[in-house]
Amino acid sequence: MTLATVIAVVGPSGVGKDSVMEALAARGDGLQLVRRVITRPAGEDGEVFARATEAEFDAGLAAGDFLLNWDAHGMRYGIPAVIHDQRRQARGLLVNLSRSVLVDAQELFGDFVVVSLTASPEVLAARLDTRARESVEDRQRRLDRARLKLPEGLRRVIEVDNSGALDQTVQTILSRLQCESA
Ligand SMILES: Nc1ncnc2c1ncn2[C@@H]1O[C@H](COP(=O)(O)OP(=O)(O)O)[C@@H](O)[C@H]1O
Ligand SMILES: O=P(O)(O)OC[C@H]1O[C@H](OP(=O)(O)OP(=O)(O)O)[C@H](O)[C@@H]1O
Repeated sequence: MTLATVIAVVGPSGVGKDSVMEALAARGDGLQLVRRVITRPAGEDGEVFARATEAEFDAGLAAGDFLLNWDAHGMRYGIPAVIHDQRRQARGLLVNLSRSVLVDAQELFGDFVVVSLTASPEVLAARLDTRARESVEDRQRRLDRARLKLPEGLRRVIEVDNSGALDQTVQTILSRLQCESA
């Protein structure tokens, strides 16, 4: 049985990860979104995700519900183990991961590619302002984290500048993914 390639979309806050993933999934050619579990406060929305309380997240961890988990921005994030089933149905799974878990993810998924999105600090700041999801302090903390580098040891990385139009980014990713699998 063929398992879907897992496509991790990573990059600094505001670079456009969720926008790019949604645009790729909306094309209807077999790329599906992974729904993360997040202890995000009520009122802060964005991507489609499953909201958990701290206690629910702890219970999920104890029950082995997560393949990967990490902390960032004062929240906890989990990738549900049920994506093993989703991998049997899709051509590719799009997942928004922390740069800190990429090496573990590569080991776990095997068929794994990283799409690393970039944009200048000015573009990031402007995008976070447009999105207007976080408080001023959280916005600054996100911008400070933008310098984080990709870890060593990743086998397949596609770096794409998302400073320009979203459509252009999507086309570039699709053609680079096609080259990868050819
Ligand atoms: N290529 C683009 N051009 C213009 N605006 C964009 C582009 N990509 C994303 N955005 C906007 O930037 C903001 C942050 O995007 P988002 O997808 O939430 O980023 P991330 O998930 O990386 O934090 C949103 O308001 C989104 O609509
Ligand atoms: O370790 P890093 O690579 O810096 O990533 C830290 C976190 O930031 C993003 O979260 P989220 O999507 O909630 O925030 P964002 O939309 O502001 O990027 C990403 O999905 C990680 O969960």
